Amino acid sequence: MSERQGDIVTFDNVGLRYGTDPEVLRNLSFTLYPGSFYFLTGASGAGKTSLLKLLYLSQRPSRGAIRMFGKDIITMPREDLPAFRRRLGTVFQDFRLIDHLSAFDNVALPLRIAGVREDDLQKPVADMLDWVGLTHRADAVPATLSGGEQQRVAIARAVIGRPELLVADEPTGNVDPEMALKLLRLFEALNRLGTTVIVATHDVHLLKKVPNSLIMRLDKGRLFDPTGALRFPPRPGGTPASGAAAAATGSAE
Ligand SMILES: Nc1ncnc2c1ncn2[C@@H]1O[C@H](COP(=O)(O)OP(=O)(O)OP(=O)(O)O)[C@@H](O)[C@H]1O
Repeated sequence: MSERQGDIVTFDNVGLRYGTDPEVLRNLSFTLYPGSFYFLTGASGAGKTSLLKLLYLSQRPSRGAIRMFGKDIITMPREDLPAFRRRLGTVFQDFRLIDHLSAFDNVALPLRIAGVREDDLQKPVADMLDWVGLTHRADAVPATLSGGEQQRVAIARAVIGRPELLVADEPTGNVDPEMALKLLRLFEALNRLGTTVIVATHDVHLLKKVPNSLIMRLDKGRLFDPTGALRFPPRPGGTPASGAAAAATGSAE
């Protein structure tokens, strides 16, 4: 696969198996282009989380090549991984909040790791908690938060550092439709600031809510490209016309 300057991620014939089981991801070749917004869809067990694990570098592929931010991540020394991960924002399906830290401190974590001064992080963290509707829970530790509240803290933590790539696994699975829409708007706002976004979801209704999104559909470990989005770089200021709506209904496949 040829590499274009500035591509966020390229997969070239990637396969993944767990142990000696059959491959759960097969022959994945695609490019994520800077500044685009992707939805990753597919039935339960299709391999969405497995693909995201490859993207947030918690899993190495069994075969094939992956380049991220212009670097081959398969041959990259392990000690380089932490710095690399800081360029990613990740929303895990199981949230992975730090148990003994308050909601505020969980959200502040990426900024503290990045060396932002305490005076400078108070307002952005407070604003982010306000956006996700959790100002009144800022001092609460995760065990005392509902599932939906934990999910919102996890999202706030993932986006606050304005990562280059946001990887979100079912980020609206535990919230009501109104909050789901609000969180999508947050992802869109981040996307407009230049972050490439990939959101895994079962919820086909969500796809229609982001008009310029591109669709990746997994079926039994194989990737389908209903909008042609993965073969061609998106046009500046827009994406292939039929986009989300067609993919949501399967009409373009
Ligand atoms: N750690 C693991 N060890 C062995 N098999 C695994 C592991 N993780 C996932 N699998 C298997 O890989 C396949 C894909 O799972 P994955 O979680 O990636 O799918 P998914 O599309 O994210 O599903 P869901 O929507 O239910 O979260 C499934 O058959 C699953 O049982």
